[in-house]
Amino acid sequence: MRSGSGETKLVQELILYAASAALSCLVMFVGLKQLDPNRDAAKKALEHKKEIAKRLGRPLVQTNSYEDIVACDVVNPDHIDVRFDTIGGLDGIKEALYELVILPLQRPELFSRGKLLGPQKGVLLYGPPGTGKTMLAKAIAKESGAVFINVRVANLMSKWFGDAQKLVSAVFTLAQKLQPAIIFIDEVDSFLGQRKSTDHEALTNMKTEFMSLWDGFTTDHDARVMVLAATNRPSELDEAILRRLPQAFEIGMPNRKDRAAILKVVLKDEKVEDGIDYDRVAALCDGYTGSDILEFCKKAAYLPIRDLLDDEKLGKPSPEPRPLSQADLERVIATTKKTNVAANEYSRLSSSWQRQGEDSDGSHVTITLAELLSKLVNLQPEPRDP
Ligand SMILES: Nc1ncnc2c1ncn2[C@@H]1O[C@H](COP(=O)(O)OP(=O)(O)OP(=O)(O)O)[C@@H](O)[C@H]1O
Repeated sequence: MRSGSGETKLVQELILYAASAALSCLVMFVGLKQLDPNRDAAKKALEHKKEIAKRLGRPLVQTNSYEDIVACDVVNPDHIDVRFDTIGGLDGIKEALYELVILPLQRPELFSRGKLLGPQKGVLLYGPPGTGKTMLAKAIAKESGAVFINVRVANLMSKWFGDAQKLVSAVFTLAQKLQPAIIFIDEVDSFLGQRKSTDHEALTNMKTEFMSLWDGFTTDHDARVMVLAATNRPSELDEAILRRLPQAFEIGMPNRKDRAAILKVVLKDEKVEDGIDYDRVAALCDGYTGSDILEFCKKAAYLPIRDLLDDEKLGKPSPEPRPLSQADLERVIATTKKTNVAANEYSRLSSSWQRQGEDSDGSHVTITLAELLSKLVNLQPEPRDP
């Protein structure tokens, strides 16, 4: 009996010791954590990583600190709201881009046999400002499910000057980790244009690094990473760049049919009166880009509001603004100036290309690298107007 109660006491004491040891460990652990000078930084870094993983839509990808900086310019395709059908016109180009770019990213198995077929590693979109090049690039990423790495060279250069080369390398390593991926370079001429004696050494080093990493991908048949470049000044790109962009698409000024299609897309979710004659409106806005069309539609959409406010002042309040009318659109076009000064400049610079490659209705042209190079070589300065 006595020995039984002794054993119970011993067990109780052991449990007590074990519990107090566990409690001391816990207190020490919590105390040390509180004392850790890097605790806040580590917590912030962890939160930042979580945020990046969410943005990238690839939770299992491990990234280094340079890739984390590049990750701020990455757009997850699920967060892109542009699709091919939200772009008006450009039908031939959308079709060609589907076959050449989207399909190989979406269904690599179809292109994995032999060496003739493979994903495109470089595509150039060129044309006047506001014609939808950036929209197309985003839609390609959306339709192919590829992450969109929007390389903003000015950003990288100004903020991370010393580490610019490492950041360029991080663009490619991140793209490889996240593939399928599209590395988008808007205004590619300002980054990879012809070398000037005034170029800063850091920019030259970045270019060299970019080209050599790009070449690495070009020879890797399995990499589902492509460089998509856009420019308003194709004549400023040098041959070395054009050679790496084997497919070039001119996104030209929209013709009448395309302008009508853009109008329909822009006004799709608006309250408009029945029977709008889109073709007539399109005819009235000859020489407008997609961006100009968007702008005058925004102005026109304000007119029903203005009428409602005027009616209120006259003591005739309406429950809601009237639908946007054909007359609103025509009125705004009559009073709006086209903003496409840059587009005119573009067309002056590249007129000799267009004359050679233009299709029957003066719309978009798709040309091969060889044609583009020969056009560049043949490009003569335009005679000045007297
Ligand atoms: N074909 C189009 N269909 C519908 N909207 C368009 C079209 N083209 C242009 N837009 C409108 O104009 C805006 C500007 O177009 P976007 O930025 O794609 O032009 P861009 O060619 O990339 O111009 P930039 O060369 O100046 O960068 C778009 O956000 C879109 O609202």
